[in-house]
Amino acid sequence: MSPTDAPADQALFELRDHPLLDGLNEPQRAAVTHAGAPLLVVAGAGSGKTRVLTRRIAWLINERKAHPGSILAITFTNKAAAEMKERVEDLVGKRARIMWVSTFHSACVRILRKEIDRVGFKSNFSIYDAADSKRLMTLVLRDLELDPKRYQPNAVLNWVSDQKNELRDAEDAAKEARNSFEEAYAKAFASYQRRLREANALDFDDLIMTTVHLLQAFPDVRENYRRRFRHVLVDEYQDTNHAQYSLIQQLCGASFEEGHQEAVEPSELMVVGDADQSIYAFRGADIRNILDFEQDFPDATTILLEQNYRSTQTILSAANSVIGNNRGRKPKRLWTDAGEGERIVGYVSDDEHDEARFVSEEIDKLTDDAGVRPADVAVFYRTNAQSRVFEEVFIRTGQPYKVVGGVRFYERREVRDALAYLRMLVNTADEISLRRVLNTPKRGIGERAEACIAALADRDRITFWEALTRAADAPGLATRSLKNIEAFVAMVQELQSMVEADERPDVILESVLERSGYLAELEASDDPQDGTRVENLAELVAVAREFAEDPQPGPSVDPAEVEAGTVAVGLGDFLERVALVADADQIPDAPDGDDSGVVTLMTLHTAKGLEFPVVFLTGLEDGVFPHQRSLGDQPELEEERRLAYVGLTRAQQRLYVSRALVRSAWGAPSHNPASRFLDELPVDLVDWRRTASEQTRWGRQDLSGGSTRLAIPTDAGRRNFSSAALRADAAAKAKPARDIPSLDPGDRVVHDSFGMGTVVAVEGVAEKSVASIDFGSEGVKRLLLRYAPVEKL
Ligand SMILES: Nc1ncnc2c1ncn2[C@@H]1O[C@H](COP(=O)(O)OP(=O)(O)OP(=O)(O)O)[C@@H](O)[C@H]1O
Ligand SMILES: [Mg+2]
Repeated sequence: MSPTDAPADQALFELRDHPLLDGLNEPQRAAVTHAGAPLLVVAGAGSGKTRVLTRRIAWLINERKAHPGSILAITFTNKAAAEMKERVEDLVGKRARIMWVSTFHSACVRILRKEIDRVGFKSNFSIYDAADSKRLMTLVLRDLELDPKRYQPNAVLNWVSDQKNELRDAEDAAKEARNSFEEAYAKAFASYQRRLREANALDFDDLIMTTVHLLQAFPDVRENYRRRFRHVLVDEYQDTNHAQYSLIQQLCGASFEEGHQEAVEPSELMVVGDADQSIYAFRGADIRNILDFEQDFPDATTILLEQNYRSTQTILSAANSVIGNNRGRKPKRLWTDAGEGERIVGYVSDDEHDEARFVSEEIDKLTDDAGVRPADVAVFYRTNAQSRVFEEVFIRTGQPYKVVGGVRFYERREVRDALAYLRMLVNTADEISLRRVLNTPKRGIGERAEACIAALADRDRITFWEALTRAADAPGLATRSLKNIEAFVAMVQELQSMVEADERPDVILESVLERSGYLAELEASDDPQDGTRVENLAELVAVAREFAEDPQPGPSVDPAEVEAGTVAVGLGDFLERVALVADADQIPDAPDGDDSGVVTLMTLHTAKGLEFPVVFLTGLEDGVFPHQRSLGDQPELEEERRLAYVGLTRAQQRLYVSRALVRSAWGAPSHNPASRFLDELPVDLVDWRRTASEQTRWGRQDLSGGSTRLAIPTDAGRRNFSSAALRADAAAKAKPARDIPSLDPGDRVVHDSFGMGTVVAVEGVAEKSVASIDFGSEGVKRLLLRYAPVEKL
């Protein structure tokens, strides 16, 4: 029992008119004002769980006089965290700024940057994302001489991830291996961990696992955080995995840890969630965490919320009817007084193009006749690849849109290369990053030379970087390679001195791009894709500049220190920010804050927690949604159904469901039957605009008539209308790093490497201006003028 524990009923009675309880129903108020024992709020979608959690934070600060620094709130995405923080600030003012509102990963990074030296890492550790991890695992499997057909890096990594989510290290995994296959996996796991450690790097799962191990192993660290975080609140609790669950236990001092005499009293814990919305089992999320809460915390209080404030009765009934087909769930009585609302609209299309056209036309009608703004509309699909067709139609019709997830900016090759440069500058032990850029662009350090250096590093038990600095000792290294390596080392050291001097991240990045020759190589290329790459790099510079001009410390920096003004914001913070950008965070905001003209496209997974007045749920076909993989597997099918429930319950007023009779996947058309989830919708709630039988009558004609397929590459589309364009816009607004020559067609110029040339064309303005210049025998080059060493004659 906490000393602050007060009789809740009485508090409620006295505070009924409190402004922080405005617009809350009785059980919501009870949750906000609850004090003491662990609190579980379980409730269906749209019942105000997130709202309650946010209000509770404000309540803790204002009424319970909790210090904002003593509050830790966990959300599922960085964006959700930012919104929650903003909301609390609105309610209680600026002092809320020093709270920790973050994702599990960000909170762990913060703790680790302070404490990780205890477990033998340096505090400037790198964070490996999926692609880095895959690269490292590929090296590991090669070293272990495992047959790449039988042991695929991704499969091994998934297995390793499962182990880590269960908090099993390589040793545990080896002990528990049941067959030779798993033994090999465990070996790869051990070797992978060893190499991560050598690189002073952690992968995503390590962030959580290492924090848990650290808190378990060092009582003083644990007590320190427990003393600090007197209140822990977790949103979307149904999607926590075992490791995250243990983290919460460690941080709160869970009451069931019998036999442990802890110096610090347990913190107050509040978790909110909905078992029906658990959609991350494939990442180890465990529904039992929510189902067993009362067993795990015997003195827990549970509050149920039953009124939905988001959707119409029609939408709610549809969602309830679908989820009702899952077995072994606790039935819920979710109701709304929003009225029946519009019927659900169903549409059977000829193919995916026709489906996209239907969606687009319907959006036009809604915006013309029904007072809907494009920003009110979301289009959901099961897999990222499905966005392409919608993008094509939106580009053609000029409907601005944004894609959440998909081919992500930070996953593009050139962006990854640039970031690898930055990362190895900050952490030279980061071998994966270092080797990635060693010969990129080509500078005469080939695979043989790299192998000689690796051998030297092995022999002398030094890092790859140290071996590079001592390349002269490497047996068998050709003189020419040695020279090239020495030049590379000199360049890196020079760039490092900028990092040490706390130069701005954008300035360092620009130097990297120029000094490394990376940009020059792209600019010299005739491949039009390289032109795009140059633009993407310009955008990355713009992102770094924005960061430098509005310095926000990386997640590892305690907001309290920022308030105190004691933190320098540097390259490390920038990299951290970039590393922790998760899929769901790719919701770009318009630069001027006016997003009202933009339709949102996203996968169902990223839609969690959000709401939109109008929702299109597309691709409802067995084999697409539910996903092919789940068709023969009951638990997986139930997870797909929960995903459908998430999708349906995002809609506030209008819901559309659609499917295509023929869909091309990997170029081959497939005829998929209707999704079983469509059959699970109550018949009388759906108004079928077009059915399968009508399609056979009209379909052919439609196909030949209107379905012109566009050859617009997806990338170009994204650049036009989505996040990249917004970033580019920011780039255009930012101050140029140097004077951009103003050129017109016909102007004569001189370029440092290509010599004299004549301008053929100029596109774009300011930072984005690109000139096509004819350099005679060197050919015509497309150059980004901001960078190109061009002078007007
Ligand atoms: N008591 C209330 N009165 C009016 N509106 C409310 C009330 N409670 C919540 N809402 C509104 O209902 C909507 C859904 O609330 P919220 O997003 O908090 O639900 P949730 O339970 O977190 O949903 P999900 O399960 O999808 O995460 C929001 O627009 C919220 O502002
Ligand atoms: Mg919510």
